[in-house]
Amino acid sequence: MGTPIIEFKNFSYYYPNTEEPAIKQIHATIEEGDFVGLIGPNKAGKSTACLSMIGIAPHILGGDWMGDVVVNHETIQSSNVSDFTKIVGVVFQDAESQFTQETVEDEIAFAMCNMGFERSEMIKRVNEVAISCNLTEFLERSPFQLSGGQQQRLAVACLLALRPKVIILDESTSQLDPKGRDEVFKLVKELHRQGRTIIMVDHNIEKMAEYTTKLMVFFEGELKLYGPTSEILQQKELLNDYHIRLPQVTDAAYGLKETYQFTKLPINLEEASRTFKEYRGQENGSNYSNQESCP
Ligand SMILES: Nc1ncnc2c1ncn2[C@@H]1O[C@H](COP(=O)(O)OP(=O)(O)OP(=O)(O)O)[C@@H](O)[C@H]1O
Repeated sequence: MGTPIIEFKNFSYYYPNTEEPAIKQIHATIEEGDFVGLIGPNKAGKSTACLSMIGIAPHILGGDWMGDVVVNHETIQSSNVSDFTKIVGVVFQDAESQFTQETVEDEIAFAMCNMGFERSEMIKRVNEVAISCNLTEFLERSPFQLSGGQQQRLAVACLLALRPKVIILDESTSQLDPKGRDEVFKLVKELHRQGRTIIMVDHNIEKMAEYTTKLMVFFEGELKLYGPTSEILQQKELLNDYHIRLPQVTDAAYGLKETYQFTKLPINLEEASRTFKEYRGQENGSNYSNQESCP
């Protein structure tokens, strides 16, 4: 068991003037170093869960709640959004609307400036995160002249400068072309490799299968399944009940399950290639031994 960083404790949240909770009795722990994917159909509660992890729900949005969310040992009761944002940063779908500065460099420095950082420390961190987010050549450019993928990387860079332990990306690749989407996934993979906790909402099940270590499955405001990605994606019928499809490669293997007697379905191309190679090895081996036993 790793170190808990975000804990939902039977947490339910009601938006103002609503009678039904948007998320119901969520009970789950995210540990430091996890890369957790939140999946589920529209209106399942994924974004609300993200907003709860940084205290925006309820502290900014209002509304009612039951239970608790504990972020780095601070409870909702005992903290406010600025306490949570020291630990958790979030990037939303429309990164561009968050930008206010004339250059990428100033945009990265903006939050640090507001928080009263020393100039030398700001310069150090701007350069540091520009390198890790592959933005050094754009420092003098306007944030509004970047591509969608570059803007998402800039939004991540702005967060990283504050050194949060957890980064949440809520559908931040949904408006990007495949190249931009790959840029963002590549970046978060690297941040995860460096030890950051990543929480990501994304409808691209192939990418979620490839990159995440754990999946949370939301449906109608409830957390229906939570566990290692490879285990969650074995459960086709259950996932289909929650309106989630398997990655294509997993679905194809599922179709061949009876023929090949797979013990575990592959969830990405690398695993599929290994699984089929192993099977072909077994098949060739058994043919060979059959031939040997022929008279
Ligand atoms: N500001 C709001 N006021 C009232 N109800 C809201 C508000 N935002 C979301 N909801 C409701 O809360 C529920 C959960 O919505 P949420 O946006 O968390 O789902 P989601 O899984 O993120 O959906 P999507 O994939 O469409 O973004 C839905 O029933 C939604 O209508």
